Order: sequence, then structure tokens, then C-alpha cells
Amino acid sequence: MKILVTGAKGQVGSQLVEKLSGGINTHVELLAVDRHLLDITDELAVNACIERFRPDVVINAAAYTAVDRAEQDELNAKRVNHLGPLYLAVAANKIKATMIHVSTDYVFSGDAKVPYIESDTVDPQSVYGETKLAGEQAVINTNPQHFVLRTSWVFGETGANFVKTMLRIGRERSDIRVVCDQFGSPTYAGDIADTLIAMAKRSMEHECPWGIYHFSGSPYVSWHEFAQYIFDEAYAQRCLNTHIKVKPITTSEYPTAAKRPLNSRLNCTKIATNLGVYASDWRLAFKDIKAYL
Ligand SMILES: NC(=O)C1=CN([C@@H]2O[C@H](COP(=O)(O)OP(=O)(O)OC[C@H]3O[C@@H](n4cnc5c(N)ncnc54)[C@H](OP(=O)(O)O)[C@@H]3O)[C@@H](O)[C@H]2O)C=CC1
Ligand SMILES: Cc1cn([C@H]2C[C@H](O)[C@@H](COP(=O)(O)OP(=O)(O)O[C@H]3O[C@@H](C)C(=O)[C@@H](O)[C@H]3O)O2)c(=O)[nH]c1=O
Repeated sequence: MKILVTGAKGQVGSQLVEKLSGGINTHVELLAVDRHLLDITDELAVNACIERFRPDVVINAAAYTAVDRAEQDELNAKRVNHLGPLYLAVAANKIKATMIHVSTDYVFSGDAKVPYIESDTVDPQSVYGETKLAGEQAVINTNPQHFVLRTSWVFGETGANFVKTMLRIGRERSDIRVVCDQFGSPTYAGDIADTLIAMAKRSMEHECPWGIYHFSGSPYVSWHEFAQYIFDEAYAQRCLNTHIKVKPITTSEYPTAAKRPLNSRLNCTKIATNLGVYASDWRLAFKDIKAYL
């Protein structure tokens, strides 16, 4: 099976590269491209790359993920999150390749009182969320052989994320305040990569259950609870000398350029039923917290 991975240096992309390079995936011929090798907003380059390599599966892990910056940089966010996936999906469809695309909980308003299922009404509240929604719709409308994986609160050893931010500011000061009224689920980038690989394998079978899927870690927490867990582990694993007690605050006490959903919880029943993939316990990714320093 030939797989093209875009955004290869990101949190999810780098995990995909690690898992698809040899090991149990020796039957995979991988072409992994970062932004410098393939800018997904360059339509001609996308077409040339896909026509030349002729993958069976394209996994798009490239995205514009700076949620606050996107509010002032709408054009670039749109190019990467909307037009990039569109070009990839169209080019993949021309050679009958599968398109696997990663999306986000931020396509929802966050007003629902229960975890979101795939068919719930979307209503993004930020430029990032709007452009990601446009990207998933472009994929769905142009390539019938698609999987769209919506996930949330991604963290990994590589790249920028909330875990690394907390560990950095925890070394600088101890008065840390984190919102306690936004709920969701942290998701380890390695678990997302495993899920995307499972989707790629499944795409080679007949009667593939194409569509949108939710996949996140378990259990659900607030950002405050997540931050406190990180500091508890950092202290227990002697990664920080002080045991930091995080102050819970409300969203209104932490103004940001982009509005975040209060409820980011994703219901992951469909992926369990259709693909046999189960929400992973994100706490298992903290066995060695030093890996995030
Ligand atoms: N991070 C999170 O919390 C969440 C992420 N997601 C989604 O998961 C997917 C993976 O996210 P994640 O790994 O965290 O993202 P990262 O920001 O870690 O990685 C994205 C990668 O895309 C690259 N990229 C940006 N613009 C382009 C371009 N024009 N052409 C090619 N590559 C480009 C970036 O390169 P460079 O660094 O050079 O800009 C970066 O390496 C994305 O679709 C994201 O929307 C979903 C939910 C939560
Ligand atoms: C750093 C910090 C953040 N916060 C708040 C702000 C925000 O509401 C929440 C998370 O902060 P961040 O800005 O790190 O996270 P954010 O960039 O909003 O994370 C999102 O990224 C995109 C790419 C996604 O797709 C989402 O699933 C989600 O993971 O915590 C605090 O309350 N205190 C702090 O010290």
C-alpha cells in the first residue's frame, strides 16, 4: 500500500512517519512530505506530487493550528485549512485514491449539553473552526472515498501543545490560572496516528464505511483538570521541584482572540462500532513526562 502523508513534521504527522517507517508496517511504501517538500496550498505542486507518486491513500496531517492567530490571518488559515484539503482530495480522486483528513472539535459551537455525535449541527465560533469545517466539506464533496477524523486537544512529544506550554510556564512561575468551564478530551498524537493507519488499511477492503468519525482520548476533563494532572505527574516524576496548585478560572477571566467551545466533548461510539477503534486513555501517554520537556 502506498501512503502519502502531508504535514509530516507536525504532532500527528511525525507520529505517522514514525509508525509507518518499517516495523510492522513494512508493506507500506511511504512518502512523507513537510511544508517545504509540499506546500498543500500550491495546487500545481499537489497535483504533480500525487500524479507522480500515485498513492493508494493520502493522509492530510497539515493544518493551520494557531487558533488565536487565525483570527487576524484569515486568508492564510483558509488557504491551508480549506484550499489545501480541497486540492489534495480532488487530486486523490482523479487516481481513485482514498483521502483521509483530520478535523477538529472546534467545528461545533460548544453549546450542547452532551458529547457531540458526527451528525450534530456544526456551528464554528472561530476562524480556525470555520476554515477547518470548510476543509472537511471540501473533502466530503470532492472525493467519495474519504474518512474525516475529528479529534480534540492533541498533544505529543513533538510540536507545540498545551502540555508543553504548562511545563514551560510551570518552570517560570507557580501562579498558574486555567479555565475550568471548557470541557473536552485530550488526545495523544500517537493514538491518532494509529487510528489513521487503521483507516488507511480499512480503505483497501470492500464495502468501506466511509464518512466522518469522532476519535478522542478518555476520560473527559476541563482544561483546568488537565493542567492539574500534568503538574501532579510532573511533581511525582521529579520533573518539577514544586507541586503547583492550578487556580481554576472562568473563560471570561481568560480573554482570548478566538472563542473556544465550552463543550468540546466528542462521542466516539461510531468509530468503535464501524471500525473497532476505541477511545484511548490519554493518561497512559504520561508514563515519562520528561519526554514533553
Ligand atoms: N493541535 C490540536 O490540538 C488539534 C489538532 N487537530 C487537527 O489535527 C491535525 C494535525 O494537527 P497537529 O499535528 O496538532 O498540527 P501541527 O500544527 O503540529 O502540525 C501541522 C503541520 O502542518 C504544516 N503546515 C502548515 N501549513 C502547511 C502548508 N501550507 N503545507 C504543508 N504543510 C503545512 C505545519 O508546518 P509549519 O510548522 O512549518 O507551519 C505543521 O508541521 C490538523 O488537521 C489539526 O487541525 C484537531 C484537533 C486538535
Ligand atoms: C496557556 C493557558 C491557556 N488557558 C486556556 C485557553 C484555552 O481556553 C485553553 C486551551 O488553551 P490553548 O490555547 O493551548 O489551546 P487551543 O489552541 O485552543 O487548543 C485547540 O487547538 C486546536 C488546534 C484544536 O483543534 C482544538 O481541539 C484545541 O486543542 O486553556 C488558560 O486558561 N490558562 C493558560 O495559562
